[in-house]
Amino acid sequence: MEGEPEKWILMVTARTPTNIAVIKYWGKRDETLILPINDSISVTLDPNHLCTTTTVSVSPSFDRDRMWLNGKEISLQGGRFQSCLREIRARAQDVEDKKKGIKIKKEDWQKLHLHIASYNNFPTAAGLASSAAGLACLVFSLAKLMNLKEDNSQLSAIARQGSGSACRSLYGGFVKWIMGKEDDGSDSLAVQLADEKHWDELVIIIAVVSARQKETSSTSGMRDTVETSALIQHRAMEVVPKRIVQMEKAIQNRDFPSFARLACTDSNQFHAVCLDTYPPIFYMNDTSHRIISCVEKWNRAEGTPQVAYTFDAGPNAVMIARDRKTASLLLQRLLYNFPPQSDTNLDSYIIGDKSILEDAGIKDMKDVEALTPPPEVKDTILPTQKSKGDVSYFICTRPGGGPVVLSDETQALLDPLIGLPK
Ligand SMILES: Nc1ncnc2c1ncn2[C@@H]1O[C@H](COP(=O)(O)OP(=O)(O)OP(=O)(O)O)[C@@H](O)[C@H]1O
Ligand SMILES: C[C@@](O)(CCOP(=O)(O)OP(=O)(O)O)CC(=O)O
Repeated sequence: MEGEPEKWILMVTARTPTNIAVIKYWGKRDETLILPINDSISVTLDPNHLCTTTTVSVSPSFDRDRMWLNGKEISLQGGRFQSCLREIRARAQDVEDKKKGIKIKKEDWQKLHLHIASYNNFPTAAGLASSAAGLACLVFSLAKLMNLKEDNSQLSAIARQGSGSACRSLYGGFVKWIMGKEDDGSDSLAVQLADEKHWDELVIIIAVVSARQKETSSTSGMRDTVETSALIQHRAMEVVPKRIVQMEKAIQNRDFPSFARLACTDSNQFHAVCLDTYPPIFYMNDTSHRIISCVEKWNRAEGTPQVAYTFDAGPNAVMIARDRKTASLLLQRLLYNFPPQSDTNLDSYIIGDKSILEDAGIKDMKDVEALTPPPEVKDTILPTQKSKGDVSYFICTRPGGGPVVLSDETQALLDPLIGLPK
């Protein structure tokens, strides 16, 4: 190690997206290495609306590894954080910053300590896959700080050990997590199927459904499913392998009807194996079911799917519309069925890409109140049957790009002089 003794701090800041699976990962064959029982496919969400930003720093003046999440110090002692840190340190390379006069030899990384600060621009642990974006960002930013030679696919195998779904956040666009065969997990990694430009008409609307903190984490839920469900083996061995092939083809051909059909049925089957778990796991609630029925009725009335829906381990709906026009029609339907509570303003009810709201011709609450029932709903829903407040808010977004390093130092979350959160 060279440079002014004890004084220098070197840091890297990166931004990483979250992702939503359209063919779900559910069930592990190895709990420690996080090896799944089937392949999965996801869409990366635009980091402009949902992302994690992480600053990682190293200095000889740090006396232990420390991490702050959304401004609050958290423990790094957990096995998953420790696996990621160990795997990255083992691959660290020599680093030189000529401007600052810093030289770190690869063996020095074993004794140097890290300070890490991370911020999610969306609610943490609310079923919006913060762990996926968070763990992917941790691994990606540390890999840049320690000058790793591995490509994003190899880094995904490290992020996987932090949280399975995190491995798919190392790429933008459409991503496949290959389950792999090896016992050591070396071939269980993510690959990009197509980048975000390949199918850029798609629009994504997320309904954040009001809910208490979820009762069953993905980790324990999938463990119980593997132990008790009779259906999960059939899903993993027979159903998913075929769907993976069909989904890859649908993405390649931008075939929306096939894409939507596969995404919806796979989400439904995932929730069916949750119900088949003993004791049963319920992630969706009444609001989730009503959203499904609203989309299904419309798709049926049009004769071909306009919108796909998918739900992870919680009640939030992720809807994928075939294009902007469809997305604005979807938003009208959603606002008709799930209007905001009287004291909520529209600006905080629809967040993200608000231009979809403009397309839908909705400027204020008066426009929401004036919405008429969509044609596929024969019997007009009485105003009392509309569910004010069942949805907390909607996020409008689209498929987006993968991790990036933020070179603008003003975006760092740690103070460059003392290495503590700004
Ligand atoms: N930015 C981050 N950096 C590092 N770890 C994070 C970050 N954000 C979240 N995590 C980790 O993920 C945990 C939350 O994961 P959890 O699975 O409970 O929620 P979620 O990922 O938001 O929801 P879901 O998995 O249902 O989509 C946090 O307690 C923390 O350990
Ligand atoms: C329903 C899912 O979102 C499950 C995600 O599970 P996690 O990746 O959160 O689980 P661990 O690997 O135990 O951390 C489906 C998916 O993202 O494929």
